[in-house]
Parts: sequence; C-alpha cells; structure tokens
Amino acid sequence: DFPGVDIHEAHDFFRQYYAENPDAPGSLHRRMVEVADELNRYGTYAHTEDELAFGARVAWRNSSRCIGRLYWKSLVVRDRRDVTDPYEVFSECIEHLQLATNGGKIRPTITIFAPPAPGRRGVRIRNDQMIRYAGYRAVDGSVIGDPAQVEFTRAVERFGWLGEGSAFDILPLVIDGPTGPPHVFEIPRDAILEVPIEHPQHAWFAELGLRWHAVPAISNMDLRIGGITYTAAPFNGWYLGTEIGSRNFGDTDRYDLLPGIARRLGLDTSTERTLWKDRALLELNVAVLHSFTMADVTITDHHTESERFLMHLEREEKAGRSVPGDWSWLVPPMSGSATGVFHRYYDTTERTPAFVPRGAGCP
Ligand code: HEM
Ligand SMILES: N=C(Nc1cccc(CNC[C@@H]2CCCN2)c1)c1cccs1
Repeated sequence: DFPGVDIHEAHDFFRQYYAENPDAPGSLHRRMVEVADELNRYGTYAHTEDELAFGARVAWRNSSRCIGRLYWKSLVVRDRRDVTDPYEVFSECIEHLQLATNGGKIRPTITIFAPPAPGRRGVRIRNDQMIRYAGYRAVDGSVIGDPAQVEFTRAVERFGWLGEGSAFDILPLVIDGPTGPPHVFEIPRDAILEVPIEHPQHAWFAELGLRWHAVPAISNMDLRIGGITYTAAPFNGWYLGTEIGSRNFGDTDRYDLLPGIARRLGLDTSTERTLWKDRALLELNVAVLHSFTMADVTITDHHTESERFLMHLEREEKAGRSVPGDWSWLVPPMSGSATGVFHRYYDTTERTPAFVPRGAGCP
C-alpha cells in the first residue's frame, strides 16, 4: 500500500519552496539533508505545516484543468495529518463542510489527512465527492436520481445503507481507516446547504422539483507534494454554473433534462436544426445562476470566471511563471467561443505538486 517517495520530486519541491518563500527558515541544502536522513530511517519524511500549505496551494495553481485558479493563494488549509481513525476523519469532514459552506459565502478549503507510511495504509474516502446524490436503476432501466452514482449507491446499499429512493438522496461517506473494513457515515442534514432551482421568468420551472447542493468537494484525488502522496485530501471551491446547468442536469447520462425543458418551453424538438437543445441548456443555466444568487450562495458564471482566469494568466506571467492549461477542460461546456479562454493556446506541461486521479487499482 505504500507508494514510496521520489527523492527527485522532493528536491524539485523544496527548490520551488525556498525560491518562493525567501523568509523560510533554513536552506534548500540543509532541508534536503534532513529529508534524505528521514528517508533512510523511516522510508518517508514529514512536511512542516508551512511546506504542506504551500504545497496544497501550488497543487491548485498547477491544476491545468481548473478555470478557478485566480484565488490559489487564499486556499484554507486544514492540517489533519494526525487523524487516522475513521470516526475522527468523518467528524473532520463534517467540520470541513460547515467551515467551507459558511452560510453560503463559500470558502475554498482543503483538509489533509494522514498519508500512507511504510507498513501503514493511508486514510481513504471512497466517494468521488463529499456530497453526491444517489442513483437508483429500476427494472425497466429507468433511473431515479444521478445515473453517475448508480454503482456507488448499489455498493453502499450492500453495506446496509438505505436511501429514501428520491432523485436527491444525499449519499453517505464511505471511509477506509489504516486497517479494517470501510465505515459508512450518514452526513447530518445541517452540514448540507442545498438550493431549490427556479427560473426568473418561467414559474413552471419550480414545479420540476430540481435542487442542487451548494458545495462541490472532491474527495477522490490524491495530493502529491514533494514525492509524498496524500491519499485523503478533500478540497472544495464553489460551482461554475455550467457544471450544474449543462453537465449535471443536461448530460444524457446524467439527469438528462433537455427534452423535458424544451417541451415545457414549447420548442419544436422534431429536428436538431431549431437548436432546441441550446435553448433548453440556456434556460437551465439561467435558472441555476438565478437560484444560487437568490439564495445568496456563491457561484460564478462562465464569462466572469473566464475573465478571472485570464487575469490569473497575466499575474503569473508577471511573476515569471508559466500557467499549465488543458483547453478541453478550461473552455466551458456552453458558449465556448463567447469566453476569452477559448481564443488561445496553453502550456500543457504537467507540474508537481499536483492533484492526481486516485492511484489505479485502489477502491
Ligand atoms: C474557487 C472556485 C473554483 C472554481 C469555480 C473551479 C472551477 C473548476 C471547474 C469548472 C473545473 C472542471 C470540472 C469539470 O468539468 O468536471 C475544475 C477542475 C479542477 N479544479 Fe477547480 N475550481 C475552483 C477551485 C478549486 C480548488 C480550491 C481546487 C483545489 C484546491 C481546485 C482544483 C481543481 C482540479 C484538480 C481540477 C481538475 C479535476 C480533474 O482533473 O478531474 N479547484 N475547477
Ligand atoms: N467547482 C468545482 N468543480 C469540480 C472541480 C474538479 C473536479 C470536478 C468533478 N469532475 C468530474 C466530472 C465527471 C467527469 C468530468 N467532470 C468538479 C470544484 C470542486 C472542488 C473544488 S472546485
């Protein structure tokens, strides 16, 4: 279970750390001597609190698929490397959600739990996000809830969890400690802020009974800093409206709402050429942004977030750093060419520290 420590990645990390933190105590050389010594004795080494916070913020800054990086320096870092017990991990996740939600004024936050060490498995959260809706497939093949969560829902039902069967049942957290079977924990309702979706002009929209949760919190990516792999480091930001309006509600393998919305709008859906899908997507996205705004919950539209990202590019150039970018993820899933991020190329070099999809072969 222990992925080992890459000493070259450690050297590269501390070179960046001392270059960007001139007031940090010690020196690159002295720190590397300490690290090499710890590696020889224990097979791993420990980051200082300051190195950990810097590493998490730079991992966000290096995330080439992320359009929201302008605020990378303001990430709230919760160092919980002393926490390994699943019950404690759960309570720290709840505190994370409450701190991050902040009554709707969302704070980008990360909580970092104990990494694996030789002879000791790290902590792992099996959910891909801390807050997700269950998916139930009926015998006729139709799905109630989120089709992307049908498999995970079946797995937690095998662990004895029972949902209410609605389209918006919140899934429990499934947490692996260093030893023993996974633990299943129901998230208390008061730790979850949700927004009912309505449309500013179409009153019938509210009758669809749509809602979405305020805080996107990724819990299935490893955080890689200086050769150390943190296997449980859940992080949240706020939503880009298109994630909910276009992808979660619009994708055919998700809530698949475009045909229903188009019919209620009275559109001609007999041919693609009327662009009925585009009109339905637009009204869905208008409804999402309107609803979050009415509920005083932080959200950004793809035009504003694109402008912020271009500001981030400018600032980083001035700081002498190149910004890694993945065009296919940075460009929003609607009105791409109407946003500035569309009309340019990006440096595709992947850097560390980084958030990486969970190591293969792990649950
Ligand atoms: C503060 C507001 C933020 C906004 C609006 C934002 C927006 C986004 C969006 C829209 C995506 C694409 C997601 C998708 O298409 O599924 C994304 C990807 C990503 N974001 Fe951000 N983000 C924010 C904050 C953060 C924070 C705080 C972190 C980590 C500390 C982060 C790390 C990432 C990573 C690693 C990806 C790529 C995920 C993958 O490869 O699957 N973002 N972001
Ligand atoms: N706004 C957010 N959205 C986001 C960020 C990273 C990853 C994801 C989930 N991406 C996976 C889905 C499913 C396949 C393609 N998109 C969402 C944030 C989540 C956590 C911090 S910001």
